[in-house]
Amino acid sequence: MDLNGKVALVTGSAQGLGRAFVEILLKNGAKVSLLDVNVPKGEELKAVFDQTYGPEQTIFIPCDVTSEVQLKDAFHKTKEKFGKLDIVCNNAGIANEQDWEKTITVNLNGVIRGTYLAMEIMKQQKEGGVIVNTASVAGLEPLTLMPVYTATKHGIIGFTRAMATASTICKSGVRLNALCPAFVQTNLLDSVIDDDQLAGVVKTMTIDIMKRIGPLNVSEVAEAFLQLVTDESKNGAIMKIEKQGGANYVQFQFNTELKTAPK
Ligand SMILES: NC(=O)C1=CN([C@@H]2O[C@H](COP(=O)(O)OP(=O)(O)OC[C@H]3O[C@@H](n4cnc5c(N)ncnc54)[C@H](O)[C@@H]3O)[C@@H](O)[C@H]2O)C=CC1
Ligand SMILES: CC/C=C\C[C@H](O)/C=C/C=C\C=C\C=C\C(=O)[C@@H](O)C/C=C\CCC(=O)O
Repeated sequence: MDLNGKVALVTGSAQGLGRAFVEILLKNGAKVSLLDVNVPKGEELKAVFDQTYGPEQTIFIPCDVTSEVQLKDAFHKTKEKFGKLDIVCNNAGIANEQDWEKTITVNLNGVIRGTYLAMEIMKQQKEGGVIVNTASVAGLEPLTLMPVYTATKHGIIGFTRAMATASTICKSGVRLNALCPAFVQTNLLDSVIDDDQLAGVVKTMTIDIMKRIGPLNVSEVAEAFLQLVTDESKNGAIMKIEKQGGANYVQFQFNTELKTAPK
C-alpha cells in the first residue's frame, strides 16, 4: 500500500509510540488526525509537525478514548476534514494496576470502540482500510506484576484476530492487525517504574529485565508498524517486536480463519 495521499487517525498520539507512528505516516506522505487526552502536548506536537510537513497535513483533536461521544466525534471530524479514512491505529493505553478499571476502559474499551468506528467508515469505502491495534508482548505472555494490563493486551489480540476473520468472511475490504512491542523507552514505562505502591518490586525486576534485553526505541517500533500498515497480504497477523530478534509474525496453535471460514 502506497501511503501517499492516504488519511490516518492515531489515538494516544501526543507522545511515545503514538507520536512515532504519526511521524512515520507523515514521512510517507499520509495526512494524519492526532487524537489525545493531553491537550497541551497534542497542540504543541501539531505545531512541531506544521513546521516540517505543513499545517494541512495534520489535525489535532482533543479526545479521551473512554468517551463514546468524543471518540465518535473525532472519527467523524477526521472524515469531514480529509474526506476519507484509510488507516486507524488504536494506540492509547495506560498501565495502572491500582486503578485497574480505568486500565480496562482505556486499553480495551477504547480499542474496541475505535475498531468499530473505523470499520463503519472503512467498509463503505471502495478502497477499504487498515486498522492496527497496539497490544504488547504482555498480550502474548503474562507480566506477573501487571495482571490487569496483561488481560487488556490479551483481549486486544483476541478481539483483533476475531474481527480480522469476520472482516474476511464479510468481504468488508478492511484489514486488521495487532502490534506487540516488548519494553519501549516511553513515559508509560517510566510511570510504572515510578509507581509508588508497585515501585519496589516492579522497579527492580523491570530495570533488571531492561538491562538484560534492552528497551526498544520508538523508531524501531514505528518501522514494524509501517510494515503492518503497508503489507496488504497479512490480514489478522499479529506482529511481535523485541530488541533482540526484531519484528516477527506470531505463529498461533489455532488458526481462527481455518476454524471459522466457510469452505
Ligand atoms: N512503552 C512500552 O514499553 C510499551 C507500550 N505499549 C503500548 O503502546 C501504547 C502507547 O504507549 P506509550 O507510547 O508507551 O505510552 P505513553 O504514556 O508515552 O503515551 C500514551 C499516550 O496516550 C495518551 N492517552 C492516555 N490515556 C488516554 C485516553 N484515555 N484517551 C486518549 N489518549 C490517552 C497519553 O496522553 C499519551 O499521549 C499503549 O497502548 C501501551 O500499552 C506496548 C508495549 C510496550
Ligand atoms: C516484555 C515486556 C512486555 C511488555 C511491555 C509492556 O507493554 C509495558 C510494561 C511496562 C512495565 C511492566 C513491568 C512489569 C514487570 C513484571 O511484571 C515482571 O514481573 C516481569 C516482567 C517481564 C517478563 C518478561 C521477561 O522476562 O522477558
